[in-house]
Amino acid sequence: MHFDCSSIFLEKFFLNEEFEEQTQIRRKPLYLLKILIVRILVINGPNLNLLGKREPEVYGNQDFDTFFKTMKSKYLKVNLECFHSNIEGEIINKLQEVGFDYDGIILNAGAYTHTSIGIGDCIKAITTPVVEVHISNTFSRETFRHQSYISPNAKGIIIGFGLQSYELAIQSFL
Ligand SMILES: O=C1C[C@@](O)(C(=O)O)C[C@@H](O)[C@@H]1O
Repeated sequence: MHFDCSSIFLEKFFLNEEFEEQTQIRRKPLYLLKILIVRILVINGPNLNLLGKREPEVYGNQDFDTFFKTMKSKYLKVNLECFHSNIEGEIINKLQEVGFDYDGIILNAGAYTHTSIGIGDCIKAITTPVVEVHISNTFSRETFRHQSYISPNAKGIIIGFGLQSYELAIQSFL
């Protein structure tokens, strides 16, 4: 039997009991899964659900879901998940939920980047490294976008490469 060592395969192999029954292959312990799969969560903040429709001259024409599907199929060995919220507290809840287990968080906090002490404090509190991304070059825009409460505690910052900023952030964890 040929095994494609993608994250989908690995998840089935290690986590799905039916898989064991159907194939008669004994699953390996869960800790191996954790070693083999890089778990990365992309968190998008306010208005990033409007990508493709929102100010295309700044943020481009592509919607995020289409772009994200491409990333998932390109980086098969990464368990890539995505979370979006327009609400500051929900972003903090999500950071706390995954921030001690995942291998990496890619965070585009949108406008909260420039205002949220709460999100900044949370990044300091968690142990998972956070890469801050922005689609636009915030430093070539209005001065209020030059301030970031994320950057001081981020592992790194990738700004101004369009949606490719997210891909560069994924690569930074590999
Ligand atoms: O919503 C956004 C998007 C943004 O984070 C970016 O990805 O370029 C830049 C922010 O200033 C803005 O509020």
